[in-house]
Amino acid sequence: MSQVKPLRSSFSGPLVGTVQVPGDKSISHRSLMLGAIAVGETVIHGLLEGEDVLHTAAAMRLLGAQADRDSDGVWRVRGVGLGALQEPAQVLDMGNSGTAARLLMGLVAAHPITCVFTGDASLNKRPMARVTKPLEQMGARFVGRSGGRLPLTVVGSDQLVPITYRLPVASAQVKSAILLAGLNTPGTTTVIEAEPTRDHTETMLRHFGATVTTERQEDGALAVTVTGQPELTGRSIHVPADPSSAAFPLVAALLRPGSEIVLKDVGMNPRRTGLYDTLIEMGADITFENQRDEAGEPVADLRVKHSRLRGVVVPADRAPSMIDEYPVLAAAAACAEGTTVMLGLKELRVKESDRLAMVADGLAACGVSREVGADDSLTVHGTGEPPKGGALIATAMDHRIAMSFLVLGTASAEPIQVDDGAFIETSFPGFVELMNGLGAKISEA
Ligand SMILES: O=C(O)C1=C[C@@H](OP(=O)(O)O)[C@@H](O)[C@H](O)C1
Ligand SMILES: C=C(OP(=O)(O)O)C(=O)O
Repeated sequence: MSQVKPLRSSFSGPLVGTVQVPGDKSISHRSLMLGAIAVGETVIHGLLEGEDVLHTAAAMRLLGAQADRDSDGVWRVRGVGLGALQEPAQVLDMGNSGTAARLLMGLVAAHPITCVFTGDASLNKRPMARVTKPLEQMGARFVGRSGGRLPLTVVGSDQLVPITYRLPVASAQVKSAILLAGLNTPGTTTVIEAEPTRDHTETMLRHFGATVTTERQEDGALAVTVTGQPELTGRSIHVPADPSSAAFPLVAALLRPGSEIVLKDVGMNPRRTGLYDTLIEMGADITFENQRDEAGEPVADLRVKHSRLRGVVVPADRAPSMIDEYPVLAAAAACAEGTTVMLGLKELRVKESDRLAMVADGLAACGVSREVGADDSLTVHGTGEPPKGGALIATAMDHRIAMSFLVLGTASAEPIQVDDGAFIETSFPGFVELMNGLGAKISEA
């Protein structure tokens, strides 16, 4: 990670214009990983060139694949074939990225190689037992720090046994790690999820030629099954713009009077769109234009106009479809009229930072009344008027905390400063330029 980069965001005029935010982070990681284990070439258009994804690209190279960027920005991955990943000669450094670490641990667990994983100070605090436990049940071995944190060593095997595993937490990363381990395991591996989480792994596995089925259980849970040892063939992939990144200019445009923006080619996977449902319930004027499909993923252009927002209750079962969007929703709630209650936020405590605590502390510093419930809920009391702002926000190596408070700064009476915007590079390179191009006032502090 580069140098510390304090940023300041000031009360802005209307946001106006048409922009495309960078490619979807989840889909970008998966396209590099599946490309690396397919036979032949995978051509990726619109790959997110954020630091998280670049860590995945570097890891896939250390595991034996080729992954290169053409001068025109297209990425080409030459895969080694399923089961043929090589033992890396160096530690796999996953930087700030939980997705990269957890998915790759699943993938290498089913190869007869030993890999050491590490990350930055934020990633090395995050729980990994959620993936090592099911992978151990399959027969992989892990040696690491107590408490299941990185750095840790994966001793993989091509003799894993398939399992049926019920997810104890709603996590697409855990689901994906198990499915990716199941890929090079004979027989069928099944993950049962009580709450639907993002299904990009399933969609992309099918795109590369694997068989993945889903079956509704009697209790309403979904069983996702991958058939092991398929032939995977290199594919062409068009990565949609990331809905989690689109959320930042979208909320800023809703908050500033006179705004009208268009966000091009945004992913509309229904397991990612909980923020739109919530904002529309709050009174947001968002229209979905030019709806279409790209490699199994729905995509649309979003037209967003300034709107007067009202507080709502966001049910806990919506959390998986907007898990990364709560910090910016909290910024919207701080400017809305009335109380917004967000339920079921326990998972926010184990992201790049404890997002529930960081958001609550940051809102209080900006003069916004809020409570954190013992049930891991967040209640935000908006007045319909601009919050006071005028605070320095701690971001704790968390890109989404930084971007969310910069969005709040565009609508606050006094400027909001974030202590470090450098981590924005993990998911949204060009964030400041894109926001300022629309009319925001964000500068180095
Ligand atoms: O699978 C993925 O690409 C992701 C899943 C989510 O994490 P969890 O699976 O931990 O909920 C999300 O927060 C993360 O940004 C990306
Ligand atoms: C939680 C996130 O990512 P990851 O888990 O991949 O670090 C995120 O991008 O908000």
